[in-house]
Amino acid sequence: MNAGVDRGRVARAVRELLVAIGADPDSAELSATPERVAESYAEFFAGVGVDPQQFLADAIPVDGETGELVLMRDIALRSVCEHHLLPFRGLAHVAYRPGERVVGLSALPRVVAALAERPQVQERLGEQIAEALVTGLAPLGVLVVLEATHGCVTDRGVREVGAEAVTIASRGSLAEPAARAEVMALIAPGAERCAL
Ligand SMILES: Nc1nc2c(ncn2[C@@H]2O[C@H](COP(=O)(O)OP(=O)(O)OP(=O)(O)O)[C@@H](O)[C@H]2O)c(=O)[nH]1
Ligand SMILES: [Zn+2]
Repeated sequence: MNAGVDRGRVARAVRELLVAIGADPDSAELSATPERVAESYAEFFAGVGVDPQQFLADAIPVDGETGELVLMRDIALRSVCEHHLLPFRGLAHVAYRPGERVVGLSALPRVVAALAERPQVQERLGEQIAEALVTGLAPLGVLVVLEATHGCVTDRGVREVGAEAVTIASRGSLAEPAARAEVMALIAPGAERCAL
C-alpha cells in the first residue's frame, strides 16, 4: 500500500535545505519553491510502496496463441538514484517469452514506472522488473535491458556527460546466449536495429 509522498513534510525539508545552502526561502523568488519541489517529489517517488503485480493481474485471452516473443522496446525510463537523489533516465526494453499468460502491452511500462519511481540503483531496478514478470506471468523467459544516464555521473563527481550505463537482467530461456542475442538485435540502437 502506498501511503503517498507527504508533501508538507517534503516542503518543510526543502525550506530547511534552502536555509542550509545560504539562500533565503522567504524571498519572492523562492517562497513557492518548497511546495513546487514537493509536487515534483510526489511524481518522482509515486512508486514507493506500489505493488507492480496489480498491473499483471489481468491476462489478455489469446486462446493459446501467445506468439514466441513479446518485446516492448524504448519504454521511457525515469528514476532517481538512491545515493544522491539525482535523476537517472533513459530507455527500458522489456521482453518475455510467454508461457500461458499474456498481458496488455500497457502493463509493461506501468510495471517499469512503478518500480522506477522510488529510490533505486539501475541494476536492482532491472532485476525487480524481471522478477515481477516471472511472478506475474510465469513466462518461459524474461530479458530486461536498461540504458540510462545518471545525473550523479553527468553533473557532479566524474562529470561524464556522454556516458550511459547499460544493464541486463534475464531469466529462463532468455538467459541463454543465442536467445538473448536475438532480442538484443531487436533493441539495437537506430539504424542497426533489426526489423521484425
Ligand atoms: N552500480 C550503480 N552505481 C550507481 C548507480 N547510481 C549511482 N551510482 C554510483 O554509486 C556510487 C556512489 O559512490 P559513493 O562513493 O558513495 O559516492 P560519491 O563519493 O559521490 O562517488 P562519485 O560519484 O564517484 O563521486 C558512485 O560511483 C555512483 O556513480 C546505479 O544505478 N548503479
Ligand atoms: Zn547517484
